[in-house]
Amino acid sequence: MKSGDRVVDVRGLRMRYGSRDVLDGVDLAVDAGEVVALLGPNGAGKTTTIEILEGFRTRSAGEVRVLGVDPDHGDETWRAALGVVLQSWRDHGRWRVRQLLDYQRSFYPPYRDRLPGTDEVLGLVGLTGQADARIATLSGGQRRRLDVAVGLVGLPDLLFLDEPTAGFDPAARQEFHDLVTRLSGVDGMAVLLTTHDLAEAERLADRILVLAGGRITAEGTAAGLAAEASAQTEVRYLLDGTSHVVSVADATEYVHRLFLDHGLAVRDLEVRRPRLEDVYLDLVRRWEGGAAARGESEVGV
Ligand SMILES: Nc1ncnc2c1ncn2[C@@H]1O[C@H](COP(=O)(O)OP(=O)(O)OP(=O)(O)O)[C@@H](O)[C@H]1O
Repeated sequence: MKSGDRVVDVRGLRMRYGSRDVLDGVDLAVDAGEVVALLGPNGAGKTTTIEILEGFRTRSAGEVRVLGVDPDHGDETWRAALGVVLQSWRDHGRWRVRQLLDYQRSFYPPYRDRLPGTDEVLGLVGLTGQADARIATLSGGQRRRLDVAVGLVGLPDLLFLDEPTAGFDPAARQEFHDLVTRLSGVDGMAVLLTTHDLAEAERLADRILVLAGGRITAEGTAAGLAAEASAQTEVRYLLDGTSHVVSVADATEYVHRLFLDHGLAVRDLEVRRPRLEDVYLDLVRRWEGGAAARGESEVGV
């Protein structure tokens, strides 16, 4: 894949379960080399979207192209160009790490021109030292990295990560983030990940999409989304024993004037720009308000 190639192109995607439209006109695009995070409250349809793109679920309506192909008609060559991270290797507890990767890798040669060596993949995910360990002996974080390694053996053009760090402790999460950062430089590979962790989205994604109410309700970089949602920055300080909290459009100018007027009588200054979390919660609240007005009940962030 060349940088700038469109790897995912979705227009007007709909998914109906029974009489309920979970996806109600989703438009999204991912280009080669991008890391895109799909955020949304529980039940928003993130997994449904990913599974439609992976070809595991058939959509109700809409145009979907993944690597130029409709996932409902993807063949083996198409499938081999996708990295899908499943969590099924727990069943292979007695296998050794290298053995599982060699086995998975053996399926790709008819479909992929260039494959990384098993050792290269192990190095990429940080499991070189565990190559000969039995899968059952790996820690939770190491198993998740093994799941990703399996998704990578075919050197995919597009890697899907559905809630990759759910249940991780902070150290494992940090390691995993470093891994995804390394991966995003590999051969123009695109990564589409879902997460509930806003810090994770902010840290990893070139672009964030917020799925709520069956549609993409916001899209942009973390900083861009925050700036778009609110131009106001919160300034807090203590002056003559009284604490002040003000929302201002231009914090630099405000703080400059504050010091000109009061000098070092200003204490405990704090300048807080709106963060992705503020924007996200605001978007979800607005959607929940709309859902309540429509008489829908399900949602939890
Ligand atoms: N096979 C199915 N049949 C009927 N309803 C389904 C089916 N699969 C998912 N749903 C419903 O569709 C909605 C979206 O589910 P989905 O798992 O895609 O959401 P999600 O955004 O990934 O949620 P979470 O963050 O909780 O993982 C939920 O209300 C779910 O109950």
